[in-house]
Amino acid sequence: MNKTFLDRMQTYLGDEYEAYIASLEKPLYKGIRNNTLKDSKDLLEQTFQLEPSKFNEDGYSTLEDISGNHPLHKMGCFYMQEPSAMSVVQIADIQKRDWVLDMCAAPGGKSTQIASKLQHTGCIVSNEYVGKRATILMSNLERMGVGECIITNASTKQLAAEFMGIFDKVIVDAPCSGEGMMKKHDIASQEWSEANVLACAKRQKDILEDAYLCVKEGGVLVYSTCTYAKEENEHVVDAFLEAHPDMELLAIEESFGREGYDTPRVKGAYVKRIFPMDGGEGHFIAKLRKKGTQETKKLHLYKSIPLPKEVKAFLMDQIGDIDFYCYQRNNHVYIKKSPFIDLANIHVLRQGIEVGEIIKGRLEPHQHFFMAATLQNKFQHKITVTEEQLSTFLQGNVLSIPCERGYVALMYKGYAVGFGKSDGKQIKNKYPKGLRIR
Ligand SMILES: C[S@@+](CC[C@H](N)C(=O)[O-])C[C@H]1O[C@@H](n2cnc3c(N)ncnc32)[C@H](O)[C@@H]1O
Repeated sequence: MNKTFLDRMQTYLGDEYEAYIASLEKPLYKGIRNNTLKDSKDLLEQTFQLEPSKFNEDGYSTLEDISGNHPLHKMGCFYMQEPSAMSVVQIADIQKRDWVLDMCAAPGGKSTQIASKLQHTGCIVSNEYVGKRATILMSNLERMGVGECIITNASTKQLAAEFMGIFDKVIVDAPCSGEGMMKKHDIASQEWSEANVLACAKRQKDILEDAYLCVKEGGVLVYSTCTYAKEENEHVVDAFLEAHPDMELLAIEESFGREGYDTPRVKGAYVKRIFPMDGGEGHFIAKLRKKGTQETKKLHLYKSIPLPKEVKAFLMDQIGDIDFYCYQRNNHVYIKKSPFIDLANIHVLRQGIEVGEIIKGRLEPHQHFFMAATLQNKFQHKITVTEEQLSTFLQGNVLSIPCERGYVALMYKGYAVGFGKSDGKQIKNKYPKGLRIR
């Protein structure tokens, strides 16, 4: 195993070093988090062997190998998340109506958790810098039924220019050297290097500079990593506090985990560290508040367009509700209960619920519409399938079920999993190809 890495861990952990080494032989801690937007707590507890998580009130630890192909996962009833990773949003203490920026968001663990807390109020901007990962982020937010969300694929510099002084809460779950996620094999195979730790620390400091600008006066910045290196944790926060005396380090009032290490500007007792001996793979979290003033950029709203006639007819037929703000980009139509924000200068992947695409005067509905948590109780054309029919559907096959003609939501145990188009005798499968079980 990498000797330098292990020597550093020994210095950090002292008497507990042997316990850490023993943890490297054990499998990763596993957890799931209930999606409160879909209210599936009881169903999850009946279905899986779960222990309530100490890191988050909606989370559970489990020893089960739960598959991403499990129907409840496909329906967005839960998110699979390493237990200590659930602590970050818990510490951020998201309140309804908060405006929240999740700066480094893919694959979406924190964003879906933030959305769970906001309950369709306030605003969440969920950003991922790496394009391919941003697509995964969008897919996870869609599966979890999040609609009142802006998903961007931008650099942190672009975000700072667009959203100066806007947010109540900014979460920086920073790209890091990932020591908390390394098992014996990774440490042995030299994936770790001091040079990488320092390169990560430099990038983290740069990201925090941009994050700082996005926090409004009195707003909160939460910085987290899944690594143990002090250079990426306390030292990054120390340098940030030195550069920004108007930021105050807040004590974290949670009983899980343990305190961090003292530096000239960081009180170790104020930040949180989680080691495997504390029941999670490894996390560092610091919470800071902006005491000083902050210039605020004025956001402009899009003037809502009238619903295109195809969309209006579709919404009336499917949910009996046309009271939405509407936005159209190319032929794709999006709806929202709050106004759309004009973000012309950054790459927005999605804002609001994607209803579908208008093709030759017809609306081709989108999976997002049928997954959106706010619409689940409104579907007027739905069919409840058996476990066997669900399996057939998830594999992309036609369902031989007679029902009324037209688009129909496919429901299982009360939750939509997707949709199909019925000709009266059978339902043509509209489950997206990329999600199908092969
Ligand atoms: C620790 S992961 C985020 C995990 C996520 N918050 C979650 O809970 O699912 C860090 C993310 O930062 C992204 N990233 C990489 N380089 C970046 C940069 N220069 N600026 C911002 N984000 C970056 C990575 O692609 C990665 O998705």
